[in-house]
Formats: sequence, C-alpha cells, structure tokens
Amino acid sequence: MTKLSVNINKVATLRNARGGNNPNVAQVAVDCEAYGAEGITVHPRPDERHIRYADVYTLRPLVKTEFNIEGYPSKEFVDLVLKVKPHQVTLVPDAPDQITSNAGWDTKTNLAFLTELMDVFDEAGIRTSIFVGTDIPMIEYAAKAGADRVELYTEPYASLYPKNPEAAVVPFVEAAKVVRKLGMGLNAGHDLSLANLKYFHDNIPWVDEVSIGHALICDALYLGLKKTIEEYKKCLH
Ligand SMILES: CC(=O)[C@@H](O)[C@H](O)COP(=O)(O)O
Ligand SMILES: NCC(=O)COP(=O)(O)O
Repeated sequence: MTKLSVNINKVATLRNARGGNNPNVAQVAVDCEAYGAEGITVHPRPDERHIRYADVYTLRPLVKTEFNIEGYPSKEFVDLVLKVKPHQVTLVPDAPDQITSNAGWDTKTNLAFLTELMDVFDEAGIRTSIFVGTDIPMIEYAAKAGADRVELYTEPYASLYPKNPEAAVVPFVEAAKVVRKLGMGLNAGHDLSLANLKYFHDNIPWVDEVSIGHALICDALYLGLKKTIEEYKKCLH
C-alpha cells in the first residue's frame, strides 16, 4: 500500500501572508489525517517562509499518523529533528535561499557526510530517507550511506508526463527496481498531482510513500481539502 503524506508547507505560506493564525496549520494537519492522509510532511527552510521551527514542535504531538521532516541537514535542522523525533527524516540538498527543491543529492561526493548523519538519526530511532534523482549510482551510494529509504525527485517525471507519459516514467521504474533490489524503502515526491499520480503509481505500485504539497493544496481551493485527499488516495489504489 502506498501512503499519502500531505506536505503542509503551502498552508503555512498562506498563514504567513497576514501574520496571524489563519489558516491554522496545526488544525489543517489534524484535518488532513481525519480526511485520510497517512502522513504529514513539513520542509522547514532557514528563512521560515512557510513552516516555522515552532510549527514543527507544535505539530509533533498532534500528528497521529507518520510525521516526516524534510530539509537540508544544517546544524539547526539536525538539532530540530533530534529534539522532535519524527518517524522519518528526509535529507534534501537545498541551498538556504532556494525557491524549491530542484535536484537530488550527489551521494557519491557526500558519502562521508551522509553516512555520519544516517548514523546519528539511526541512533535516535528515526527512519532516514535521502532525496535522489534516478541516476543509479546515486541510489547505490545512498544505500552505502545506510539510508533506510530514498525519495525519488519526481519533477522530471511531472514535467515530461503531459507530452510523453511512457518516456517520463521509464527512468523512475528502472530506479525503483534498483531501490527494491538494494532492500531500501521507496518514497517519491515533487510536483506529483492529480494529473500524473495514478500513472506513476500504476507503473511503480511498490512505492511506500508519496509526499505531495503544492498541487494538492492548489486542488483544495477548488475541491475542498476532504474531497482532494480522497481523490489523491484513489490514484494510489
Ligand atoms: C523535497 C521536496 O521536493 C519538497 O519538500 C519540496 O521542496 C517542498 O518544498 P516547498 O514547499 O518549499 O517547495
Ligand atoms: N517531498 C516532496 C514534497 O513534500 C512535496 O513536494 P510538492 O508536491 O510541493 O512539489
């Protein structure tokens, strides 16, 4: 079964626009779970332009499904994750001022750095995931670093999908097969949407979890949050 983890960054973006507490990010997380989300993802960035470090502490006792914290492993981020102890931490190689994630790790160059981090999080009992592209050696080095899972960066799939779905998914199927062979769990995310999720899942039904934020929150403007989550879950069956 593939779990749907809702990334609530964009809910925080809207809240931050006025400086108050509307929408209430914590309540939205609770409601996402009530509507069927099997996880909540947050990606705190150094400028706190959406999810703030304080939100992460607030959310921890409220999230009853799976809490996934994504981000670049700066000292502040690692300290936050070790204090909050989510179910899963996903390491993403983003620069501090990056608009959004736009690549996976070079796991070969960063092998020593990532291995050390995997050890730290393992010791704290937190499942680890490394954000990677579909380049097979990058997946193999993520396994060498000791990651429990990888998260495939799906933006290249999402951008090619409207023109050529088959060509878009082929590298992801190949990468997903390697992940399975190496005995790691498989996550996927970035720009997944109601338009492209079902085809992705039909081709890679063994994906453990997808984390979806931007498109899902946009769809919720039209469909409402409950119906939106139900529609995304239908794509995963
Ligand atoms: C790793 C990843 O693909 C997502 O976490 C994405 O970066 C969401 O972050 P933004 O909401 O800041 O775009
Ligand atoms: N890990 C990907 C994620 O959490 C959400 O990415 P997006 O759907 O906002 O592009």
